[in-house]
Amino acid sequence: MTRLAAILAGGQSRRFGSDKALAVWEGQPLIVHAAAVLARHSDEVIVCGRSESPLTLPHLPDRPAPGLGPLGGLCAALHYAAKAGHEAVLSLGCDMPRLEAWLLDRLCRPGPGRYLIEAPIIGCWPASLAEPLAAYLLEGRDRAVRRWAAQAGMEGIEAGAPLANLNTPADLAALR
Ligand SMILES: Nc1nc2c(ncn2[C@@H]2O[C@H](COP(=O)(O)OP(=O)(O)OP(=O)(O)O)[C@@H](O)[C@H]2O)c(=O)[nH]1
Repeated sequence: MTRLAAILAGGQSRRFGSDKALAVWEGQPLIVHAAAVLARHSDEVIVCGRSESPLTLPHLPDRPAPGLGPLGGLCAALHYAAKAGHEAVLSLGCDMPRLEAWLLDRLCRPGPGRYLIEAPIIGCWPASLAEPLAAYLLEGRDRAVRRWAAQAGMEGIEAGAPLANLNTPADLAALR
């Protein structure tokens, strides 16, 4: 019973104005912080949605095609997990460097797949969702993570604490 962790690190960073995964906070790019957090909650970490970063980890293109948003990154991670024999995928963006470890622990408890209602790209998903998610995306259905997760029978849980989500340089400055 092993767990894969996936950093969802594609997207456009339009509001940030430059690649936010590489923005520096406390001396390290945000994507490096995400990898450090996830390494403590998983057996293997990968990056989805970009071909390179400062991390020497596997980098996967989104599936079944680029441009489908975070669900494309999650779909790539679920397929990688299913092939590698991981039971579940813990997903995180690179824009929440202050996420508390206890929240990830809650998501990863035994039971159904779970996601954070306030930030649904953060979740722990059964690897068995790989094919159903690919089929869902190929049908051209709604790309909102929350709506897919709800219709896939995942449990939404409330973080119950403010989540510092970095969308703009001002958000990052406020965190410093
Ligand atoms: N793999 C993957 N990750 C994505 C994709 N879109 C967004 N993300 C990641 O999801 C997290 C939240 O992204 P957003 O801030 O909603 O979107 P964004 O495109 O990065 O930024 P905006 O252009 O300002 O909306 C970040 O960690 C992104 O890197 C995508 O298409 N593929």
